[in-house]
Amino acid sequence: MEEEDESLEKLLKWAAEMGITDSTIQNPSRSRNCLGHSLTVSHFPEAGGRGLAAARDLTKGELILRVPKTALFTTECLLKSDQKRSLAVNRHLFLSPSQILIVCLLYEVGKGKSSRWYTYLMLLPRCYEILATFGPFEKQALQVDDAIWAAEKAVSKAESEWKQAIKLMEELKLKPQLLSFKAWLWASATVSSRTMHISWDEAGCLCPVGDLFNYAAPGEGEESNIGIEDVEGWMPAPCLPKGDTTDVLDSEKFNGHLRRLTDGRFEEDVNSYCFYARNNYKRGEQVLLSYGTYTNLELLEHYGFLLNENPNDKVFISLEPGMYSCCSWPRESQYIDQNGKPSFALLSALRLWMTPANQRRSVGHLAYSGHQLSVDNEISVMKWLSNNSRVMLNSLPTSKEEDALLLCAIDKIQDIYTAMELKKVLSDFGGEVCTFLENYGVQCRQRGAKLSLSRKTKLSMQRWKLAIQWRLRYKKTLADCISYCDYTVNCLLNDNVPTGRIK
Ligand SMILES: C[S@@+](CC[C@H](N)C(=O)[O-])C[C@H]1O[C@@H](n2cnc3c(N)ncnc32)[C@H](O)[C@@H]1O
Repeated sequence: MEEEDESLEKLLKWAAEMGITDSTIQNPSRSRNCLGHSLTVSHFPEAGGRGLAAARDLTKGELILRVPKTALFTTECLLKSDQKRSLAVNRHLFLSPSQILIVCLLYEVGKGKSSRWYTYLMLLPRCYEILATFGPFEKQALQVDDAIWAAEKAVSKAESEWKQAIKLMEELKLKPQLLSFKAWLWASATVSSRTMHISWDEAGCLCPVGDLFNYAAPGEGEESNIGIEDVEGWMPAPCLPKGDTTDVLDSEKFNGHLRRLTDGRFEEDVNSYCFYARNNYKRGEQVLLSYGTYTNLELLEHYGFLLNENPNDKVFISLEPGMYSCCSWPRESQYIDQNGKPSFALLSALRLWMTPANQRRSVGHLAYSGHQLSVDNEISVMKWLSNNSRVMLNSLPTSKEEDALLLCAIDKIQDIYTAMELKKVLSDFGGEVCTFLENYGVQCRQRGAKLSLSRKTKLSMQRWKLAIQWRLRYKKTLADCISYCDYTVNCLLNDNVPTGRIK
């Protein structure tokens, strides 16, 4: 811990030398530490670990951090500073901007202390939990086919991108350990989870100190919702879903000045990445940013975490092909939201589908504008949704309750010291716990023996836990959908429901 504090102090000193500052003054005299005026580094075990806290009361819209362009880790600046690297990269321009940034990052790591970025690179996380790092056991623990498929795709994409880039890395004479797939995964997870949007490179940039802000979903915990343009300011390398503009405020209602002054973005006029408080914060509170609107699966894929309360989470329910074709809503707009309610598009598609084909044309305008078509139609829709959610839920190998117990068991295992204690957990929970421990060669033969889980096992356990948290959240959404639909059907049958409630 002391070592970490020392490295952090070095980082903040290095950052001050690079011109990074949280001072509100335009040209502050260079201090020894780049933070302290508006922000401090702190730990938030429940929301992202290391992060940034308000060093004083902050007001929404205030400038809180400035990172000059010269301090940004971009492909452009790395190629400019190193002709050998630039010539080699120019022979491999078929690689994507992200692949090139990943290679540049590994190359810079290989320079060790002679890298201008050494102090910054030393403080990057050593390991990540993004989907591409999931092993076969953790992938299967997701249980839901779409999620397993997303994890498999993430792993195979990372692997094929690494293979495509190997020749360039060999030409750059990277050390063998930096040529490995493990090193590639580390660098690509760094790029995926820490880069910010810049207009001149679609790979984005690494932004020292600015990348210490943890995430809050847009809209969550804010005084007012933010618009899509606010979200774009902090765009990580993976594409920001641009379709969701439901939060965009009426521009007349929104103070234009304030709109510009939220979140983070590169500002040409000051040639710096600027971060603004998107909320009022009390001293000591964690200052959070939105990286974009992501479902939990997308958060896992790109950032290696998920939110128990995620207003952007979605559960997709499989519809018959005819259901998709009976309306013009895109598939991605037809989902169950995290509190169990069908999305506007799903509801209107189901209302149309439940209408006899020869009558659909005449009621189309009502369905598309979100109206209930008839009580019978609404009951059929709700029953269909409830039954299908139940079928999906029952097809999964474990229940919500079992998953919740399993999460407790994992917490217990993480605190276990002896093989005896482990035996106790195994006898209580068995099943998946046994399979995990067997997979990682953890044994509990000697009664009093001290149990030592390897670093690799602990990391896998962390990923396994994320997979279970993900599937549990998924099941809760389906269960909430069943309750919502059953409640609505009951109300409709009893004919005492206010119409607003159904919509
Ligand atoms: C841009 S970095 C933020 C700083 C990071 N905590 C650090 O120590 O360097 C993004 C990473 O922080 C973590 N993170 C950010 N927000 C989080 C949240 N709300 N809950 C859990 N982890 C979060 C995730 O590991 C994510 O990949």
